[in-house]
Amino acid sequence: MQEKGSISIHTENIFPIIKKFLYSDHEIFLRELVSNAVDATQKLKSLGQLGEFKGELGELKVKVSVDKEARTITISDRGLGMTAEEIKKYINQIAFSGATEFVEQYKEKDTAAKDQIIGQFGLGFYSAFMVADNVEIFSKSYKDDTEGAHWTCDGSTEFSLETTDKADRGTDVVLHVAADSDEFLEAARLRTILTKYCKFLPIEIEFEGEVINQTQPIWAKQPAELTDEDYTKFYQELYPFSEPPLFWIHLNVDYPFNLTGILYFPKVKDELQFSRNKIQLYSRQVFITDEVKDVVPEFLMLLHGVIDSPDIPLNVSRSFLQADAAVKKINTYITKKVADKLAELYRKDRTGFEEKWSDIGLFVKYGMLSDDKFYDKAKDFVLLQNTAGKFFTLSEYQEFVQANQKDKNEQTVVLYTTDAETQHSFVQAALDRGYDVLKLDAVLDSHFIGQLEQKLEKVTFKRVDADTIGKLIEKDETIESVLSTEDKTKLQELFTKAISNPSMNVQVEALSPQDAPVIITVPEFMRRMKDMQRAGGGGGMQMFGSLPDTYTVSVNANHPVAQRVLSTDDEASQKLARQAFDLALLAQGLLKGEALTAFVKRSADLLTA
Ligand SMILES: Nc1ncnc2c1ncn2[C@@H]1O[C@H](COP(=O)(O)OP(=O)(O)OP(=O)(O)O)[C@@H](O)[C@H]1O
Repeated sequence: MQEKGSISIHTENIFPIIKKFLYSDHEIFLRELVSNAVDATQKLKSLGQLGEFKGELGELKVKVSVDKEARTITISDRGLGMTAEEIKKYINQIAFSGATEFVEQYKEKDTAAKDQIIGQFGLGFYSAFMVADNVEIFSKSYKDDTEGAHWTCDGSTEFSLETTDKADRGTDVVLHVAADSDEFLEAARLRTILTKYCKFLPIEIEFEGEVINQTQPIWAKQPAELTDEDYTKFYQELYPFSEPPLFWIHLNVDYPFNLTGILYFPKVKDELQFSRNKIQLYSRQVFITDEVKDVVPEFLMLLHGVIDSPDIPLNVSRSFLQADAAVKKINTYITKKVADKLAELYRKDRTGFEEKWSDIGLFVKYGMLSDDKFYDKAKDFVLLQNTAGKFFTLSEYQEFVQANQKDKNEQTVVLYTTDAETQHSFVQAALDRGYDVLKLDAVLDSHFIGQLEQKLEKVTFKRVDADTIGKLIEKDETIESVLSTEDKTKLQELFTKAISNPSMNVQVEALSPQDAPVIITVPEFMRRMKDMQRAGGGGGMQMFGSLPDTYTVSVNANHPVAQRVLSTDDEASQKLARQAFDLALLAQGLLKGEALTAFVKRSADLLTA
């Protein structure tokens, strides 16, 4: 039998379009053809199990080979094969109708919409024409008494189909590599492609005499069958030379969508690791991409591992993916799973959880900030750490400080430091008062504070250096000033003159004589504004223009230094005021350059005076 025919489509130029636009990555042809071979093999295995195929299955490897001289790549399987009729049906009609539909839609749309369509069609088999100018199929069906079939197509709409005396069951697809695709005749290149896409395919793939895949990756197994070593070993396979992960979640769901996978919490060393070790997306063990942006909630991109789902529409463009209902459900599911896992770790092993906190804290906070549902779960296990190193949950902490740190308006004022070293004198002052101070020095903490203030009732956060200790948490008590109003005004003038800097706002305050003579603070509100501005300040931040650094200089009216400044003559009092001010700058780590040199010199003078 020999048949020539024309593939029934209404356009002549389908291949140039496929070739140019179907996939930006031409290497994907190999993934498509090898998966077809694997599918055909698995179908035969199923038929065997169902008793519909009674013959010997024999060896079922899929073999990939390249012949550089003959310029061919061959993909052979011993799957169910196709009769001539089936080739006509599956290759000429079904596979082609996908291609036709693609071109039809493609022609009608404007350029922007074209990008949306490209890749919506799994053109599978026809992707071969991205790299080949002629494709042959030699196939023999598993069914008894069928003849082998030989199909050839040169990339036009013409094909030929004839009988062949193929002895063995299965299909050989032979690609005659086009002149512009020489790269695919290199064995090393093919090996790289196979390892990238086919590493976990469920049927053995042989290339140059070697099996290149693991047919049973651990995510496809039941968690009960696996040990911790299995999980860490697999992590090493995915990301060689990485630190062992902290812990992992085995995902396994059948309904309402199908998804398996393992997500690892990495021990994060540096940012590089985030960009390098990405989550890999598979569809029935075929690698698809590591661009999982819209499939995985953004904050979970910090995780590593594998997600495998046949329900994710893989060849679809980004914007389509975002709107896809299955993807949304998957997103929600993964978020929930991750939150549940963290809650479980917290519940079962609080100490272990605290030990890991420095690694997972960022992730948890990021999650809380970006996802309300995650916030609702994580609010029970997110941890705060105080300067003494003790950990608290949100409710534990509120409970812990509420007796001491309520202001006169019944607001609980949570004190924190972003740098316990440079803010040391303020931290110490707060601790001396019997207040507690949290360490909130991580990247996201300023945003996290904002969120907690919104979510928690009657709680405000203040950095320890936002005000003098007496005003940090405003109580009803007032300390009497030993100075008269007149003296206070004079003191303010003297200090203003000595400091002579318009961004230093001098005020005289009645503090405790034990407090420092001068204290420099940055009002919480102003500091936050500035922080936001520095961070690129979204929202209406720009309307503040470039905010100057403003400091409040509180001169302690009740400190003996105040008396001395007031009682001595002009030059000496100026020196003293300046010295007291410099000490305050020093305590804040703000004394630098010329001012520091002058301070050192003045101190030496004062020592010898
Ligand atoms: N190696 C093969 N053995 C047996 N049948 C095959 C083989 N390759 C392709 N076919 C048949 O040709 C059909 C079309 O293949 P094609 O790759 O174009 O699409 P698909 O595999 O059905 O879907 P997609 O690749 O888009 O997921 C297949 O469904 C299958 O019936």
